[in-house]
Amino acid sequence: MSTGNFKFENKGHNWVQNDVWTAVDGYTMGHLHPSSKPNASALQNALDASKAAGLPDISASPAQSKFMALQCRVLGVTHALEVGTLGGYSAIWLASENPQMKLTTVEFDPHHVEVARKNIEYAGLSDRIEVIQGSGLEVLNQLKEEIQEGKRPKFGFFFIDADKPNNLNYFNLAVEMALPKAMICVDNVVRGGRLIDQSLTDPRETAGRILVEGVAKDSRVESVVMQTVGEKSYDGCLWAILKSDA
Ligand SMILES: C[S@@+](CC[C@H](N)C(=O)[O-])C[C@H]1O[C@@H](n2cnc3c(N)ncnc32)[C@H](O)[C@@H]1O
Repeated sequence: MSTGNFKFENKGHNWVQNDVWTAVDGYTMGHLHPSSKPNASALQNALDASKAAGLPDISASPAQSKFMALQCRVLGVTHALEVGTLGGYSAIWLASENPQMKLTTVEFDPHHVEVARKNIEYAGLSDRIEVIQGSGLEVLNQLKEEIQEGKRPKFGFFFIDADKPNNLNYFNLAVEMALPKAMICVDNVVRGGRLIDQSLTDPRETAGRILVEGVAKDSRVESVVMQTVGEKSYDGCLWAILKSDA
């Protein structure tokens, strides 16, 4: 299916932002996840320590992270996998909201790994969050082998948030390591609407269409893209669940 005759007017603008979106996130999270929550100081520490260590400000928003953590809770996930750790912010959300769950998270950059491990230790989650340093594709292939050899259990939730051009490769590997009814979330698919700008050829921009069109052909999953606005701008994730007979 084509994107029709839509004329993309935002070409050249890489960042769409609106103060109201940020203020609404601040208001809602201020009420629904106030600083009195048990994990609030560990989450704030992860943001502060990551900034102090020079990491880029590209972690998932608090609202998106909590939403994913609640999905894990509803699904009763016992093992989750994240690709793209950064300073461990989303990892700390997922694990701290889910005491029943172990999380494996994969990060390429050794400095990010070092910062993440410290943040995870500060959060008291080192026993439930395993940070593996390495390239996402190599590590996921290794994990797949370990699952096939019976050395690891399959995963019930995936958060794919690393190098965008590999999103479909990560998605396909995730499906092969997933339990029936597992959920897969792929971040940054909408990218301010640039998803449907056919004139963009940068692999980071075409990755979203390759993902959506690839997943559309995959009969093992049911999926949807939810557009979002908030403190992290206008974007959206692809959400998929494994069919129980996949
Ligand atoms: C958007 S950040 C992850 C944010 C994190 N999930 C959060 O919300 O707190 C993306 C991370 O993926 C890492 N990354 C990029 N390419 C990678 C690759 N090929 N394999 C593993 N990690 C990679 C980057 O170094 C960066 O730390």
